[in-house]
Amino acid sequence: MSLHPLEKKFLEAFPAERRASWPIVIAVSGGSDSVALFHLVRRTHPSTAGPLVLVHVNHQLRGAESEEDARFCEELARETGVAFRLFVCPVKAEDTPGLGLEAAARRSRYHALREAAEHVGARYVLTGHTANDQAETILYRVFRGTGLRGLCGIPRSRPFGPAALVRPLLGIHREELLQYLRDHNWNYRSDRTNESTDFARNCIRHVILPEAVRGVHPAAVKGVLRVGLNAQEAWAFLETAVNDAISACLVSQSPTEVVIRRDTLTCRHPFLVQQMVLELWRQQRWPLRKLTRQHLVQLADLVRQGSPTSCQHFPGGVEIHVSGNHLILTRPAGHQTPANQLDDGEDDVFGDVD
Ligand SMILES: Nc1ncnc2c1ncn2[C@@H]1O[C@H](COP(=O)(O)OP(=O)(O)OP(=O)(O)O)[C@@H](O)[C@H]1O
Repeated sequence: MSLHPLEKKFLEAFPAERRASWPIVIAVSGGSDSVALFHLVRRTHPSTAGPLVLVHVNHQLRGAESEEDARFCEELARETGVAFRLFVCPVKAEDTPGLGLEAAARRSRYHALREAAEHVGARYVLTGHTANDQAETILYRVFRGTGLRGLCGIPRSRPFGPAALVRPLLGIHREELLQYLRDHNWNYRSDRTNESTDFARNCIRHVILPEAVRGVHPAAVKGVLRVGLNAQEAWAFLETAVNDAISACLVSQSPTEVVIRRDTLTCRHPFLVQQMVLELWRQQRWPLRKLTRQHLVQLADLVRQGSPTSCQHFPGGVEIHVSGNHLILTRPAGHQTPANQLDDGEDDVFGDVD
């Protein structure tokens, strides 16, 4: 079988030798990107490698269309001889106060994908995020006032329980995938909500980026992607410094409390101290959404100056106080986020990021 040029390109991003004998979960919505991902994986999959499992999550958000998406995915798996697993995870606005439907659906989807991966013992879970998704995410975060980490965009891969979540299409543009599907006459489902400009993502996708290409620079999408790559390099550098600073100052860390030594930090740059506190916050899985730049400056001042000594209150019920050389960050047990509400998809969130 001769390979399509896009399949050759795909093999560079997700080489056959990496697939080994473990099962691989492919998350398919039925939309063009994940259907193209599915075909790219199966057509480049060595016969000796582990089995593929197509997983679809039905959130029942679009009535009969949702059911048709699920049927389409099941049929796609059946026709190609691939195992299929369906999760029905209804999402309702009233059950997700303050989160938004899209974010709630994403959260439940990641839980389902994780469960699927654990069930079959998969090493990889693949999603169909593309270069366009990357550019849209970065721009969205810019508009929301992101920090360096958020500017890095969607990570190519990250730990996902015992498996890894991998996005092998991040270097491939949506148009290339559509062409690939057209070349083979393969069907996919069109999501009506993707066409509307109701959501921020679609406004960036259908209005802002096309206008930028027309009126600002023909390579605007690539330009945004380059900003993301630059940020990734800068973040990799900063992350090492942050981890070194944490190793030097951490006294103790438990789910409810972090204690750090102040004297190892007083001579560090305030930006590094802010980033270090932010990283500890993340490690604790304390809520980041309401943590503002102002809070970070305040935190870094507390670390450096050690005053005032009275207890300071931070978002998410976190209390901070200084005791001599120690800074103590506490989040009482009543404020802990239940395990089933921890956000597994936060890093590709089209939402608030530091
Ligand atoms: N309902 C779902 N079931 C399984 N996987 C999904 C589902 N929705 C999204 N995904 C996965 O997450 C990726 C990104 O989600 P996104 O919301 O951008 O997808 P989409 O626009 O609905 O569809 P696509 O990316 O397939 O064109 C998808 O490419 C797919 O791998």
